[in-house]
Amino acid sequence: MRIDIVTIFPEFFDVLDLSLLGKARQSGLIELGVHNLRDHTHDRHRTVDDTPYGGGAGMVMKPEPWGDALDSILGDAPAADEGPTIIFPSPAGEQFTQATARELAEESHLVFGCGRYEGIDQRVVDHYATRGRVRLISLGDYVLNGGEVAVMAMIEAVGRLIPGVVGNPQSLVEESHEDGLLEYPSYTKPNEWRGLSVPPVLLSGNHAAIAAWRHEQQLERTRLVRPDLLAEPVESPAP
Ligand SMILES: CC(C)N1CCN(Cc2ccc(Cn3ccc4ccc(-c5n[nH]c(N)c5C#N)cc43)cc2)CC1
Repeated sequence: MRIDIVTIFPEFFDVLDLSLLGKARQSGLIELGVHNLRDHTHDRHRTVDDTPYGGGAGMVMKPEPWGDALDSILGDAPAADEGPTIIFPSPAGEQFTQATARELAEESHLVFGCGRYEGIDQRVVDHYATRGRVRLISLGDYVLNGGEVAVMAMIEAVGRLIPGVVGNPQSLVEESHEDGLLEYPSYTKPNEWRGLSVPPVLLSGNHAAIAAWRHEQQLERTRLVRPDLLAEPVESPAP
């Protein structure tokens, strides 16, 4: 998979040289390009923002630098069905979930556009929707100052699903949200720690009993913490 990121804070992504994603880049499983939006300005002050039409607080990111930067990545990409998926993190976006991560992990080329200020001129989204699959994606219902933190989280969630990135693929199966439930609690040595011991079933060697206990723990945790994950989807009434 190739991943390109456009941002005014390229150094923010230096951390992607580390850990599993760093190894994935060294092994060629993931190719990463980080592009400084300011390199796509043409004025002395490398201006990327301006005041909003219609008034209002804050500044809006100008379309020209974005056009220059995204064109340099897309080249003469063919029509939408073959181009990359272009993702703009946004408070107004669809919710990023494990299902979103799984979808994006199937793509061969992802382009992330990190906005700042009050966001990016809408025409950037509208224009590139004619040249690639564009998605506005939100990390969650809270306000960040820009898209970089969201892109970091999305890259980590997507990257770990790419075959070969995580050493033991089995560990991807038994984790929260993979089966729609929260994960079961985990324990390791020592058997006794500060008066707390490991649930005896985990020491029993009875794999069926262990699996049943773990599933029950998942259900109990999910009922307590995320009952919404258990709710049956409500069928909308027939028209
Ligand atoms: C009335 C008028 C003054 N209001 C002004 C604030 N508006 C909302 C608003 C708030 C903050 C930002 C800062 N920002 C810039 C680019 C950008 C990308 C993602 C996110 C982001 N926030 N939360 C998430 N889950 C995100 C994701 N993914 C935030 C971003 C941009 C926009 C609402 C309108």
